[in-house]
Amino acid sequence: MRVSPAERAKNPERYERPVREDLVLQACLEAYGSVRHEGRLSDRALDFVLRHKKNLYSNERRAVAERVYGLLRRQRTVDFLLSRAHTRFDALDKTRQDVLRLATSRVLYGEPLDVVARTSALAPADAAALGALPEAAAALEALPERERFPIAASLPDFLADLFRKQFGRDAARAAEAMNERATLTARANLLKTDRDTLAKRLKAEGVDTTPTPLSPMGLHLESRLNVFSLESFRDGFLELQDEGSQLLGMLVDAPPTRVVDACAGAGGKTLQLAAQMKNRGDLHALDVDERRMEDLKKRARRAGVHNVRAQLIPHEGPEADAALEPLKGKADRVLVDAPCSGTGTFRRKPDARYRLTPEDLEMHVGRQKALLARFAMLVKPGGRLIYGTCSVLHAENEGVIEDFLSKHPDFTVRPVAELLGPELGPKLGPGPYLRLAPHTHGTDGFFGAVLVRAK
Ligand SMILES: C[S@@+](CC[C@H](N)C(=O)[O-])C[C@H]1O[C@@H](n2cnc3c(N)ncnc32)[C@H](O)[C@@H]1O
Repeated sequence: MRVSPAERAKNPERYERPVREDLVLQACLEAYGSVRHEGRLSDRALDFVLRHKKNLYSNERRAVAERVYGLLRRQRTVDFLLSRAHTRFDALDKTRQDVLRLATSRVLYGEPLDVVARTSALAPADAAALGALPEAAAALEALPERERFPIAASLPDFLADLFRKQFGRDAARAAEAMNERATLTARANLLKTDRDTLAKRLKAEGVDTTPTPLSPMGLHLESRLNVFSLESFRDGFLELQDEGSQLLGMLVDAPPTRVVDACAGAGGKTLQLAAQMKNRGDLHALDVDERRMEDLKKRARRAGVHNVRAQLIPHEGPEADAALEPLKGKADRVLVDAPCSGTGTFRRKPDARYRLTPEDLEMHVGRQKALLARFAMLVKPGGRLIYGTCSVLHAENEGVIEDFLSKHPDFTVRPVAELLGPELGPKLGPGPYLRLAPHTHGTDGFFGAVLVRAK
């Protein structure tokens, strides 16, 4: 008999099978190995491995994802500890190293040492290293702060430096919160429902939710869940969208006239803007990425959105200018949700930090400045330009806005608290911009600025 997701959710213990550790370990090694040694993106590596392991049960799939993500979050810490706890760690072959890394990470996340040792297929010499972890941890604690912080936070040195400069005494807390598991958050599609009705609908499907504290249309979902199989999802009543992203979308406050979502991607914010516009007016969704634009169209259909015009545009040059010409000076709102370092989403993409270099960051900042200047031309007099990133770094956020304002005296900053109203505004912290981070708001890291063009 097939058990419905609702029934399973009501009685999880009854339907949870014991994890077959050998199969889980094998899948973890394949997925982690392809991220660490072959440079694949973690979500793609996991998708790929799990797609080919049809014999794994859902709790085993979850264990694979949790363990691989967990290790990626703590990779630098784990490597340091093992270099101290195992006399020959560096000389071991890759697979043996990865088996040890996975076991160490499980211990760091609080699994009992004897259980991990028993279920990790470790060679005896390697099992002894697990016992030496407390001493290795003490050695880490004893390092001078400058050396300790990047290792304990599992950040590349240059990012650790930026975090220290930017967050000061909160740097460790900021990094620690980025190493937590992210919440699973939905946005109610206000074209089809409201938050309370959606919560009831989900409850009937066996899913517990809690309202997000900041966004009025968000719900945190219990996280052990395949959202895509839910009827509420398939029928377009909800979209997965972090609460921070919802707040950035709210800054647009899109009227049902002409709005441009200039870096629309797969449409996370486009769909939210369409709902703000009540499906009326013209919402131009632009992007350079054809695959994402195709996703956007599919999602728009599911969400019942029909005021969107998706347009693939060239990256730059005269052809890009020509594509934008018809919209020049015509838009009431232009959202530039710019490509960025993604430092705000490390909770979800824990491997991204190890790829990021100072040169990448510089490249992002250059591109952000160029995109903001280009799309600013579409704003009509009196209209608004909204700039956002999912970065927590000053250079990509305030730095880009300051540069823009110094070159565009016809734009002024509109404080976000003013736009979000007296109840929500004060909860967002001081300053004229939206600045969210896991350690301050429990959301992904987001930045948002609203600039008004003079009439
Ligand atoms: C942060 S993502 C957008 C996320 C999206 N707004 C959402 O809410 O899901 C940035 C997007 O900018 C796009 N992009 C990069 N260069 C661009 C350009 N020159 N013009 C327009 N879009 C560009 C990328 O393809 C990517 O989809």
